[in-house]
Amino acid sequence: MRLSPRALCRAARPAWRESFSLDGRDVARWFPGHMAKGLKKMQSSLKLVDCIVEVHDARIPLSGRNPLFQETLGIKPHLLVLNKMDLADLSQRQKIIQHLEREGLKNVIFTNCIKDENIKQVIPAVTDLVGSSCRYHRGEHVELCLMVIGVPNVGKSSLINALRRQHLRKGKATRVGGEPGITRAVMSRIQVCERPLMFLLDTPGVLAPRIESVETGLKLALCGTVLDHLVGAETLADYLLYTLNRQRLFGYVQHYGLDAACDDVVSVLKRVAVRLGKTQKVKVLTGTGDVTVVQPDYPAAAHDFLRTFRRGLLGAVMLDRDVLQGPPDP
Ligand SMILES: Nc1nc2c(ncn2[C@@H]2O[C@H](COP(=O)(O)OP(=O)(O)OP(=O)(O)O)[C@@H](O)[C@H]2O)c(=O)[nH]1
Repeated sequence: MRLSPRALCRAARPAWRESFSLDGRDVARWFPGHMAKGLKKMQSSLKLVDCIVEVHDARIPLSGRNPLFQETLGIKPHLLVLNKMDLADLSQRQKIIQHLEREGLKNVIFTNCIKDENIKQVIPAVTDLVGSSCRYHRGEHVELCLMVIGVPNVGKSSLINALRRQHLRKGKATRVGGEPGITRAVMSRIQVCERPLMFLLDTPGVLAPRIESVETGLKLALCGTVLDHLVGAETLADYLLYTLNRQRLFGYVQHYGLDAACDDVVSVLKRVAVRLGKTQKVKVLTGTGDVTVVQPDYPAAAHDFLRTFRRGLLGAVMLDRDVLQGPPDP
């Protein structure tokens, strides 16, 4: 009889970690200082802009947004687009919305830019937000300009392309990539709609210069907003394992054919590497000199674990569950 991952977990009765230790790593260097430049450029383009569309990852709806956006660009009407809804566990959507409302964010749309879900809600929401003020300013030529902002890799360029597909039946105007930092500069205006005539400025992803906490940094990294090597793929894989276990998301057990859920990342990565057939030769210093040994390729296993999670193959996740609910149930 094949046991379900949940049954396997119950049978093994493992003790999940209550917190994640980073042993004093320097998280400040994960967040490159050059991003301040992008923010300055965005500020200088503000006079052209009627509305700010901030894109953020729906898996972290309550953390990791750049507070500088509010400080420097907060004078314009603002729409928050929580993208990658296909990867997020949104069973507590109402609670998320209430939480955001308490922070003053009243205009929120959840989207999936791969399948164009809810994309058609964006332009009417912007038109409502801007209201009649732009008609007053621009006379007969009703023409709106939006600025799309957000931390890296949340889908800003994908949103622009999705809007063009939906409203203009046109293809890609801006490059999309799986790694953070694809959009390097504030671009020229891109048309996204005919009626109303609407243009949009794509911008480079800008992270906060200082993060709220190590945990927020790890959540941002798990969502791919920071290059993996800056955090370390194995550290990140460990945080992923910690998160999945804490949230009782045991899809990885079945996906990698493990015997049971486990909270020890070395054991899990070892099994992943064996399953993938990934080994590496490592030189080990012994009393008689260097000896080459073959061992599981832990970095390759960590990358596969992260990639699989980011593709949604380990299940939808809510990384801000702790913020929403306080400490998880024992
Ligand atoms: N699953 C899923 N993936 C998405 C979605 N939207 C975008 N992506 C993927 O996320 C990655 C980043 O998308 P981009 O549009 O390049 O993100 P960006 O915010 O413009 O990135 P930067 O230029 O680095 O700031 C790409 O691999 C996209 O295919 C979505 O709704 N769901």
